[in-house]
Amino acid sequence: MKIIKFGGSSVANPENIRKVFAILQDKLKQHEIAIVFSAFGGVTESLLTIARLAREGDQAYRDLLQTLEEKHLDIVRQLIAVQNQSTVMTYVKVRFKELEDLFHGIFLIKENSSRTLDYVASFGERLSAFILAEAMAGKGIKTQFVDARDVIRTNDRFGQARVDYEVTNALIKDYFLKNDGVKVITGFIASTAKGETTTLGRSGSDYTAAIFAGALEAQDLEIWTDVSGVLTSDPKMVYTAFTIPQLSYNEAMELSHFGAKVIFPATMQPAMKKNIPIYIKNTFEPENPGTLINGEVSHGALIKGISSMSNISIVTVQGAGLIEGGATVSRVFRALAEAKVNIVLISQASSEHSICLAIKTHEAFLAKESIEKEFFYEIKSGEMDEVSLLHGLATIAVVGENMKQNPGASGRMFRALGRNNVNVAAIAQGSSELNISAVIPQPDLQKALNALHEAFFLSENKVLHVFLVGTGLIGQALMKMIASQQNKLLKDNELDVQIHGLANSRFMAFHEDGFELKPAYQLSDKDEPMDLEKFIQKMEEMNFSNSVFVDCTASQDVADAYSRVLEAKVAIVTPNKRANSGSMDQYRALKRIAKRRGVKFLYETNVAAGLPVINTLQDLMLSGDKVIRIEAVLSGSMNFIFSELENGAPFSEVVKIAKDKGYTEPDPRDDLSGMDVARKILILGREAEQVLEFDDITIQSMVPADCQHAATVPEFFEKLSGHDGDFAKLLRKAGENGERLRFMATLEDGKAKVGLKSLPESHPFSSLKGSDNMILLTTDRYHDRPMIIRGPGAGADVTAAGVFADVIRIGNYTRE
Ligand SMILES: NC(=O)C1=CN([C@@H]2O[C@H](COP(=O)(O)OP(=O)(O)OC[C@H]3O[C@@H](n4cnc5c(N)ncnc54)[C@H](O)[C@@H]3O)[C@@H](O)[C@H]2O)C=CC1
Ligand SMILES: N[C@@H](CC=O)C(=O)O
Repeated sequence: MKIIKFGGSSVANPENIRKVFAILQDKLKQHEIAIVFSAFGGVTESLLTIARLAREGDQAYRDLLQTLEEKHLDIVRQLIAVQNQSTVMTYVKVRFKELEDLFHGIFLIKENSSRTLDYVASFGERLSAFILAEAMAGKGIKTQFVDARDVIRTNDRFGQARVDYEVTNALIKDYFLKNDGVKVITGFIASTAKGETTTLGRSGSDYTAAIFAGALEAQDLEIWTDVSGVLTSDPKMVYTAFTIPQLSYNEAMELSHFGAKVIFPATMQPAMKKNIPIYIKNTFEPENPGTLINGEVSHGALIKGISSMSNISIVTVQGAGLIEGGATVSRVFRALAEAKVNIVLISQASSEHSICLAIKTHEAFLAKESIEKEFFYEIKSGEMDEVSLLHGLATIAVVGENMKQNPGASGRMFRALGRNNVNVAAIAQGSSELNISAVIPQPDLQKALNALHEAFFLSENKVLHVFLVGTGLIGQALMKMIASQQNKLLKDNELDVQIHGLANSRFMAFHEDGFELKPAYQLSDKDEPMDLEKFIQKMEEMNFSNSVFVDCTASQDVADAYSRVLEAKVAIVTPNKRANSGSMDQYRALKRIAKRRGVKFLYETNVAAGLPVINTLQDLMLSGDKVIRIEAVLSGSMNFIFSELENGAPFSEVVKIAKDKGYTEPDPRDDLSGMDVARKILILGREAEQVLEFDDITIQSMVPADCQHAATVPEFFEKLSGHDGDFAKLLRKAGENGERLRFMATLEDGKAKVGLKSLPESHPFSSLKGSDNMILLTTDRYHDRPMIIRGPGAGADVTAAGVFADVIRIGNYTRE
C-alpha cells in the first residue's frame, strides 16, 4: 500500500487537478494506493477570514462565502460529467448551507473559539476530498470517501490536536479491512472521543498521510507539492539551490527545523517510527525524482543542505553569579518555558560567565521580562547583569550526517563566512554533529547562504558579482569579453560572472539578477546620475558574496575609494594606476587592508597591459630574488608613436592615431608628459620592494610647453601640430647617428628615470614595433642575462584580457 498526499497548490484549480488525476491513473496501474487531499488551494485561509469577518460583524463575509461556494461548484462543473453532478452539487450546497448557519451564529454572538475554528476549517478538506472522490469515480475508479474524523482520534487541543495512536491505528486498520475501493481521505482533520472536530496543526494533511502510512505499515508515503523535493537551500535566496536526492530522517528534521518548509518534523514521526520511506515530489514536474527521506545515511557530500531562519534576536544572560549557581541554567529554561518562549539556539562559553539564547524577535521582550523576573534579586544585588537583547539577526545552519565522520565542516563554514565579511554573533553545534548553526546579521543572510552554498556544493557554479566603474574603451572591451566567454566559463570553470553594477562619469545602474551583456547594457540619461559614494553604498547593500569592484577609469576619486571598498571585503581589479602610484604610505595601506580583510587587490594591467609583469615580479620577490636593475619600454602609445614616426608621418598625426587605436590614456598628455611611464616604473619599483615616491623619479616630458596648458584635448592636438617639425628634426638626428628613438624607463640603485633615448640599432628596444612594451629584469638570479618580457603593452583587447584574467583569478581564489 502506498499513501499519496496532494497539497492545496496541487488541487488549486481544475487544470492542476487534471495533472493530479494523470499522476494517479499512472500509480493505480502499479500499486494499491490511498489518497489524502488538502482543501483546494486557498480555501482554508478563506474560511478562516470569513469567520473573522463574521466575528467582527462585517457583512462582507456573506459575499466571500458565496464566492467560495461558487469556486467549489465550478470545480464540480468542470470535473464531473453533467449526468453525475447532482449528488455532488447537493453535497456541496448542503455543506455551504451549514457554513452559512455557522457563520451567522458567529456573526450574532461575535465569538470564535479555537474549537469553532477547527470545525469551520474542516469544511475545506471535507469538500475537496468528497468532490475529488466523486470525480475519480466518474473516471471509472472505485473510490471510497473517508472523512478522517471517523478514524483519527485526538485530544481536544483544538488547532493542534495530539493523536491517540492506539485508538487511531486500530480504527484505520479496521476501516481498511471493512471497506473496498481506493480510499480518498480528508487531510488535516480529526475528532475527539466525544466527536468534536479537531485539526492537526501546521502541515496537518502531511500528518494525516503519515498517520495512515504508519497505521497501515505502508510501503511508502508520497507527498506531492509544488516544489521538486527538498532543496539544498531556499531557492528564493540561493538561485543555484538544487534538489537533494536523499535525506536521512534526522537530516530532514534538522533542515525543516531551521526553515526548509517542505516538510514539518512532527508530521514525519508516524512514518519514521515504522521506517517508511517518504518521497517529496512535484505535481507540476512529475518526472523529477524529488527527494527520498528514509532511515539511511548516504555517504558523499559533507553536508546535505543549508537552512535559515529570519527575525532572530539574541538574549544574553550574564554575570559573575552565573558561574557559582549551578541551577542558573535550569532557572533560565524554566522561566522561558513558563512564558512559552521557544529557544531556537543556545550557546554557552566554557567560562560559564554568560548564556546566549537565540529567540524569535517577537518573543524576545517576553523572554527578557521573564528571565529578569526569575532573577530579580540577583540582578538587584548586582550578581547578575540585566538581560541584554540584540535584534536584527538571522540563523543559518549547515546540516548533514556526514559531518560526523569528516572533520573540517566548521572550518569551511566559518572561512566562507569570514571571507565574505559576515560577522558571527553566536555559534552552536550539537554533539551529534548533524547541524552547525550560527547567528548572523539579518542583512547578510542572503550573502551568507550563497557563500556557504558555494563553499559546500562545489560541483555547482560559483557566481562572481562584478561592479564595473568605467565603461570606456577598456570597460566596454571587458564587458564584451565576459559576454563572449560566459558559457565557456560556466562549462569549464563552473564560474558564473555577472555584472550587477555599472557606472561611468555620468550615470550608474544596478541589476539584482545581473545585466544582459549581449548586447552590453549602455548607460544613458534614463539611469541614475553617477555618485561614487552612492555606488559603493548600493554595492554594499546588495551584499553579494564574491563581489568584485572593477575600476576601468583613470580617476583619482575612484582610486581614493579603494580602502573603503576593501574594508567592505569587496575585491578590487583595476588597470587604473592612480592608487598604486600615490604615496608609498597609501600603496602599503591598501595592501595591508586587503590582507587584513582577506580579499584580493589585483592590478596586473597597471603595467604593460595584459603582459605578466606584476605577477612575475611578485613571484620573484616571494622566492627570495632581488631586483638589481629594471630597464623598460613601458608605454605602448609612445613606442607606437616613435616607431611610426620612422615611416615619415607627422608627430601630431601619429599621436592622434595612437589615441584612435586606444593606446593612449584618456588624456594623451599623460603619455607624452612621461607621467604614465613614471607611474608604471614607480609601481614596478614598489613591487620590487623598493621604497619609492613619485618625486624620486626624474621625468623628461615630450609635451611642448604651449601644449601643456591647452584647455581641452582637441585644443592640445591643434597646438601639437605646430611642433611636427621639431620632432622630425629629432628623428633625423637619431637616424644620422644610426640610432632609434625610444621612450625608456630605468630603475637602478633606488633612482628612477624616464625619458627619450636615442638607442643604437643593436639595442633590444630598437627592434620594438607598434604598441610593444619590453621589460628587462636584471636580478640576483637573472644576472648575466636579464629576464625579458615583451609584447603589445597597450590597446583595448590586450588590456581587457588582463583585467578579465584578474577577475577570473578572484573567482578561483574564493573557491579555495
Ligand atoms: N588603453 C590602454 O591600452 C590601457 C589602459 N589602462 C588603463 O585603463 C583605464 C581606462 O582606460 P580607457 O578605457 O582607455 O579610458 P576611457 O576614457 O575610454 O574610459 C574611462 C571611463 O571611466 C569613466 N570615468 C571617468 N571618471 C570617472 C569617475 N570619477 N567615476 C566613474 N566613471 C568615471 C568614464 O566615463 C569612462 O567610461 C585607465 O586607467 C588606463 O590607464 C591600462 C592599461 C592599458
Ligand atoms: N597609455 C598607456 C596604456 C596603458 O597603460 C600606454 O600607452 O602604454
